[in-house]
Amino acid sequence: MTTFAPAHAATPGPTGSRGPHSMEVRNVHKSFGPYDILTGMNLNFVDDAITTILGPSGTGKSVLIKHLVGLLEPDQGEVLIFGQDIWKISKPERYELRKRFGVLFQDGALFGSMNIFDNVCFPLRKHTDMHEKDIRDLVMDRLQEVGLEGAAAKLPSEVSGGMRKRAGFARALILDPDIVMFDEPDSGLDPVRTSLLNDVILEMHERHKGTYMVVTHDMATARKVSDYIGVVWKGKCIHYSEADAAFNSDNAFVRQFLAGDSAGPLGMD
Ligand SMILES: Nc1ncnc2c1ncn2[C@@H]1O[C@H](COP(=O)(O)OP(=O)(O)OP(=O)(O)O)[C@@H](O)[C@H]1O
Repeated sequence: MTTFAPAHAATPGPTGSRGPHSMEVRNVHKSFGPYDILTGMNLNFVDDAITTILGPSGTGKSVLIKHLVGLLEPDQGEVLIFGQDIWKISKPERYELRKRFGVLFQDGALFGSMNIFDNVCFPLRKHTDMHEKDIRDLVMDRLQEVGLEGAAAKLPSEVSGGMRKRAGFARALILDPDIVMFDEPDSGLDPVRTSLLNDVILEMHERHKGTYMVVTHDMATARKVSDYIGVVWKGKCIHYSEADAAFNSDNAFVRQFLAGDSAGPLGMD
């Protein structure tokens, strides 16, 4: 278990001898105007595992995702993807690297004017020269895996929020990414749909493997899907450990946050 330590020094991971970690953040700082958002973030994601990132609102979790996918450049520090500092490689190389990511944004980020099928095959048409028949087979496979084979012809506005998320997930997986990120996959879903989506996350991880990062406020989601848990507070990762160890942590802040207690070191500031 690692508590209050730079994660990159302490979490070798089960495949540590295999090479560089898929995702590593070293001493990253980021400010917007006078506001210091990331304040020396260190995080070393365990490969081929599901890591859930928890932390209070406004503490920099989405900003962290944007750094990991190369949408934001750190003021200081390094973001390493498969050992490469993404800001020390060329733009075309960064573009190539991004294809190894699948990202599920909060609302699924589907194109409203395209049906579910066209949304899911969009990355294939954009980034590959696959034949239409192979595209169709692959997209229908993915849609079936997420339980949407009957909804391929529907527009996003014609399906439920949970179905939109599953469609976003199918699209995030379509290029067979090594890394998949979920920004609050459960937002706006009722507990049953959240639980069903979590089942799909676990099944897809089991089937396709990869390093998954899930950002959520939902402790039921964290308990269900996490192999590892990272806790972020005031722009730093203050805890990273196996999920059981996090839920049994004796650190006052981690305990308070994971238990959702009002009493403890975490206040409203
Ligand atoms: N592009 C930006 N310009 C200015 N401020 C920003 C920008 N992006 C994020 N912020 C600020 O950074 C802080 C952290 O935002 P972020 O969205 O990462 O929080 P979060 O931990 O994901 O919160 P939540 O759990 O509520 O989604 C917020 O105060 C936000 O307003």
